Amino acid sequence: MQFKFTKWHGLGNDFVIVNGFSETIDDFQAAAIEVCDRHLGIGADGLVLVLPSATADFKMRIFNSDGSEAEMCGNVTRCVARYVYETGLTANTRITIETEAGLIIPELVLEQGELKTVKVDMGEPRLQRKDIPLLGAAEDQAVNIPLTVENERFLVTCVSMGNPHCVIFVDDVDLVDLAAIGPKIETHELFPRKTNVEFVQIRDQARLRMRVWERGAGITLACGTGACATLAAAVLNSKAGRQAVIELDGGELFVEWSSKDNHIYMSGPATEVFRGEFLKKPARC
Ligand SMILES: N[C@@H](CCC[C@H](N)C(=O)O)C(=O)O
Repeated sequence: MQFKFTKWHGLGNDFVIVNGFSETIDDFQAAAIEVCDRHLGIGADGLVLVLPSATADFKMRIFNSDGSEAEMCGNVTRCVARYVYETGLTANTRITIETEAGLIIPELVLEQGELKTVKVDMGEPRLQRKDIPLLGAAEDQAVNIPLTVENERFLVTCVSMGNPHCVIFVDDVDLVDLAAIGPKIETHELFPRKTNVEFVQIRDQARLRMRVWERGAGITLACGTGACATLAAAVLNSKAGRQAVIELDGGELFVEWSSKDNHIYMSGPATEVFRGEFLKKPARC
């Protein structure tokens, strides 16, 4: 396995991006596990392939560090938008990207030629159990419902941003043992495709602090879809207005749930770290 790559991050949520127009990878899942290994590989939360699309400017496939494929990723979307623009794959600043979760539209916001932020139209949050997915009555929402994990009872709100999220409001996120409780909720029987898990503290109506346990990746420094799901959950629980800054371990995202088109918009940075070539020799060489 040998391919050129670029390493990017969105608020410390890091990814290896591979240009699928010029590079070939036979087994994406196996490659994700090897590439993301922080000792034996490049080290990342995920592997991303940028590919041609029949319906959009580009298609992107996202693999978590455990090799599982994710339908969507907010931080990757910002990074891929900047990547395709800066590598000359497109001259457009508004880019359409096909994902497993549907069409996502990032826009590079430039001021006098300089990138200020990347704003992404993340589409509508999906709230019905069948779309998250979550066991139970298919059409029902899951807002502030009880979830029991080994005798511990949580009140959770579940939202899909193309991928599943379980949001839990707490008084102090720093007191949560995320490494212990995260994997138990991720794999709870209520979630047939597992779930990402966000613990959220309300600072005020327009500022929320969030920590995340990601499905297939564990604790990460930031999660864009998680930040969007957090705002949706906070609005559904009357804990926030429709615009808020989401404070993550890696920095801040600005998220807005538009009442005009019901879409969620997320703005934040995208940072290139380095470029290289991944060389993987057979185990015994
Ligand atoms: N960090 C991402 C989400 C990546 C995928 C997630 N782990 C899943 O399996 O759904 C983001 O910024 O949204």
